[in-house]
Amino acid sequence: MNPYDPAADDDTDGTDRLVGPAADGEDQAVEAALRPKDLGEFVGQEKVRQQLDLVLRAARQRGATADHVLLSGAPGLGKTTLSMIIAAEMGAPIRITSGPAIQHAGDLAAILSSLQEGEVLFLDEIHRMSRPAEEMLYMAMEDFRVDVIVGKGPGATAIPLELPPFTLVGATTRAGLLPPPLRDRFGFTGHMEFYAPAELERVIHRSAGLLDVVIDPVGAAEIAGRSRGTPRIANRLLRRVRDYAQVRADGRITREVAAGALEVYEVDARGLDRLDRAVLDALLRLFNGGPVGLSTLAVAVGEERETVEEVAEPFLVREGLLARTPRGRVATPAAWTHLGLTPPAAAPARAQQGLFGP
Ligand SMILES: Nc1ncnc2c1ncn2[C@@H]1O[C@H](COP(=O)(O)OP(=O)(O)OP(=O)(O)O)[C@@H](O)[C@H]1O
Repeated sequence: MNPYDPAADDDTDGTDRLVGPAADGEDQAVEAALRPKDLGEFVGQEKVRQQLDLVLRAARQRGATADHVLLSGAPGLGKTTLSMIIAAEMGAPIRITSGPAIQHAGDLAAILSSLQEGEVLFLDEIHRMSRPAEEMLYMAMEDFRVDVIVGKGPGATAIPLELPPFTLVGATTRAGLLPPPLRDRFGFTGHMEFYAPAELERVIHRSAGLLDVVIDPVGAAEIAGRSRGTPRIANRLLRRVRDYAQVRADGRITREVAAGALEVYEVDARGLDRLDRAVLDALLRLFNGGPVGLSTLAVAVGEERETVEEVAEPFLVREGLLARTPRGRVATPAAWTHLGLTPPAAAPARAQQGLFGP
């Protein structure tokens, strides 16, 4: 049997992974209940939290609307949660939309013109907004005004429309993709980092309390270590471990229960899943650690090039298990250790340079 046969696992296209960072249907249903409601409850991200606290307190003291806020960072790190906290801390309502939902300037004009004074407008994936909408947003952010174009061609006229002051919270996974004029119009930019294991343990304990699950500190540590620095994944793993604890144990999450559950779900001690390990395994066993081209590696694991590049590789690179080099993908010494394999005999000399290859 081909050990990399994608038919052996429906999840290998990367769209439905237990360790995928994007929200799935179940996440969306449960996340509302698990969201911290104020900055005090929000775990980690010390810098962003402190800076934001100052921005919001100062605005409150002045009785003003808070400055526009840009939050950048990987999916599942808490950008939506923070935007809701901003609204709550300002005692303001929040409107939630996303870049892809705003394809025409008119879509944006309709939203902006219906905002209340002080309202928070959360624009997720702001880098995916259409160009005309983006240009309309510049003026709205700066002057609280938009020009609504009526008619077409030479007879078209721009009717200025005053807007109440509002706070735009933009979220992006790719801050570098934002045009500078848009980036410059945010008064505050917060960069969200991946969470340390100890912070994820706090997230897990908090969520376990809300879900009414009893969990040992070592059980929480076991889940945290496999959560890829991401609270959304930590919460999702917690729910799967809770199922296992209920069906196969006495409901209590201990280290053994957490490890047993995550073995069933094929999430290993470092948070790699089946697809991640298949990529590493092929790189090590079939190509001696590389370098090997992305397309060849993708064929070897029976996946699309994009799936390997966008779904598996970012975490492997972040974990220091795989390197992207001009000559192709290369396994690091840590990759051999992680899969319990011995590097080829010629490898030690190259290991001193930090990489293996032919
Ligand atoms: N700092 C945190 N403390 C506690 N829970 C958190 C924290 N950050 C995120 N979470 C939890 O993780 C889940 C995902 O968070 P959220 O939806 O805010 O992420 P996001 O960055 O907006 O993701 P996306 O970019 O995919 O929209 C939520 O259930 C939230 O409760």
